[in-house]
Amino acid sequence: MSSSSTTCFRGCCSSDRIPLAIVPKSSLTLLSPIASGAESTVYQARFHGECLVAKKPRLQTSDDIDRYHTELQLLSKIDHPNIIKLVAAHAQPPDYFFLFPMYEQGNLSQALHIKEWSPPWEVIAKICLQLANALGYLHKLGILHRDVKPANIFLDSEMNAYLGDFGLAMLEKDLQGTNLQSWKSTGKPTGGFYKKNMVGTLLYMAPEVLRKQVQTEKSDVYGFAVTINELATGVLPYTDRRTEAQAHTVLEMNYTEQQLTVAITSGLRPVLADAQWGIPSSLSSLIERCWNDDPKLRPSFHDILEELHRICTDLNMGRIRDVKKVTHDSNTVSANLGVQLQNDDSHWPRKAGPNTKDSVLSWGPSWCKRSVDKTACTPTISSGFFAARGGRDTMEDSCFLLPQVGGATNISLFGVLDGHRGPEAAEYATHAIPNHLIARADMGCSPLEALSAAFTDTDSAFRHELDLQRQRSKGQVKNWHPGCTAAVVLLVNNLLLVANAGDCRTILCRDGQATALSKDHTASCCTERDRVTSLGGQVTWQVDTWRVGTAALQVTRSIGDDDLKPAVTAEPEVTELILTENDEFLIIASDGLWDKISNEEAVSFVKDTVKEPTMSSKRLATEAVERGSTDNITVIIVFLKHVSTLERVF
Ligand SMILES: Nc1ncnc2c1ncn2[C@@H]1O[C@H](COP(=O)(O)OP(=O)(O)OP(=O)(O)O)[C@@H](O)[C@H]1O
Ligand SMILES: [Mn+2]
Ligand SMILES: [Mn+2]
Repeated sequence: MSSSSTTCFRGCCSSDRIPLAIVPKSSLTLLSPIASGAESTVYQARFHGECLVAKKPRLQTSDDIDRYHTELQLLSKIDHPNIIKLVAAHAQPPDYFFLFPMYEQGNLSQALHIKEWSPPWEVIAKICLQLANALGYLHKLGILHRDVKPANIFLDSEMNAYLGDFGLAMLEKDLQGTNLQSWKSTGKPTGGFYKKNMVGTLLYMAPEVLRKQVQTEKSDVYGFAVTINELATGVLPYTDRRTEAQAHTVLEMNYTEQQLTVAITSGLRPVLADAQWGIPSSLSSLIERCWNDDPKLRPSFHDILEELHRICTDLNMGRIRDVKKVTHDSNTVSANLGVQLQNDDSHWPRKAGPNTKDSVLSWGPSWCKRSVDKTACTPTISSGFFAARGGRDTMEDSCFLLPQVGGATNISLFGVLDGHRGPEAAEYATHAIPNHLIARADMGCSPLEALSAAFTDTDSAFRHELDLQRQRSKGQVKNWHPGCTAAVVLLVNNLLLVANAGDCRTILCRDGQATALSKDHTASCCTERDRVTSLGGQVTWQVDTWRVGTAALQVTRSIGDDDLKPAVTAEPEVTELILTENDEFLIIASDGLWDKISNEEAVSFVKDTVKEPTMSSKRLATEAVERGSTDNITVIIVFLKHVSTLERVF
């Protein structure tokens, strides 16, 4: 290093390790910004040829400059393997910087919610230990971090954790000296909460902080608990809760701070990471103790570390079984709204359609080649669903989500099936449609041909299966003609195909607007009515609407319904389009949703909700239930671009 000073410009910060002024200034080059928030802009930077990160705080008042110097004093004192390392600083008006190493994997929040990183239990345990070590070290120095949250934890290429952002950190003794009354009125030092849109910090703030009582090291323990719980579940705090009215407003994100504050101070906590997420009960109980409402009852980091070591030893000795991580389901949280998740005890054979086991790897590449257009934008897909039994006694909807069909990364297939006269056709088609599609692709069909044929193949195979079952029952089963409607989306690179038979519906959010990609096939549609009658079907006005045959079916296309063939055809209508940059997400849903929510409303609900496909799906389904939908409801949402669950929350 060419030149360095060990004291800052004012003389209040000093270090024998770290240069506190950058001389000459030309040794530092700021490159592109990587983050910009209320408090600072963070740049990629070059310093003496090294790739670093420069944090340039926004300093507007002399208080801000004092804060910068406090942060610098603390950072130059800290030296710990799991705390962000200050490489150099510059504190001479008008330029104030911190220089840090670049942590390649960014922050933990991005890793969890943007990259959807789902670490195995050993990695979770490692990060817990690293953070507990870092915080234990700070507390020994008498430093409170006061902003422990995933966005302030940085990850290197090996997913080691580093605690960063000392923007709110203080010596505990200085904090105690603060006149309580003065910071009650100015809102400081609770920091972010009082700034606009700083809900993010609120989620990790201890109840005593929200009550504006004095903060202790136990407030960091609380933030640590919420953070590692989020790490273990992958779920952003409170967004998954639907039973609490407060959580509901989190999703709407309009006036949440006040209500969430009240809820947290009255005991609301995020959904605990437990066995369902593969977390040993000893760790779950540690998290619970760490977010106890009473700071005195929370363990110190000394105790936390002991406990974590015990848990890790138990794990290594095989005393805790490494439970397989399961994706979280929403059964428990939906119960109070009368929403029931679709259960999986199917009455119909799981294995349906041709055996495609050996063929999946051969077919993908040929399609990919066919429809790749190098200039076009390829979607980045994230998908989720929510299924609700609604007011019905049985669940006859079914769905499938195959973001990478048979391991082909550029091919995705999603389908919603709405059964009638029994769940059998929908259950059968869930497996049969993908299998027939793959089989057709293997035969050399184009995506469009294969998709369309998947419907008709499934229909013939299902009706054949029905015949066999009827024969086996030796005439005991009569009048058994189950059927289902189906909406299926196939994505091959940037080619989007939507096949529909019946009254499920698929819409696309393009340029921010709802665009219908399918037409409802019901007897109220006169072209459909004409088609049915021309094929010998009977359409009559019954009770309140047009219906087909003695079965009084409202839909005019379906899989199954063998008593109504060929008039009620399984042949889908297929919409084909090339995705553009302006395409944001798809909604595929059964009519239980569309009976209560218009296409435009659905799009705007998704826009206003946390951008997480399962959450967004739940939001829509729950809204339909609240509006009195009595039908089964299934919603699949497919985001076509990189989304962050954070973008609406923070
Ligand atoms: N050393 C680093 N390596 C990689 N990314 C970094 C580094 N420092 C900061 N970042 C990125 O910049 C973001 C903001 O940094 P930091 O939290 O220090 O700033 P801040 O303005 O105080 O943020 P906040 O709004 O959370 O208070 C981080 O969340 C991280 O994504
Ligand atoms: Mn930060
Ligand atoms: Mn900060």
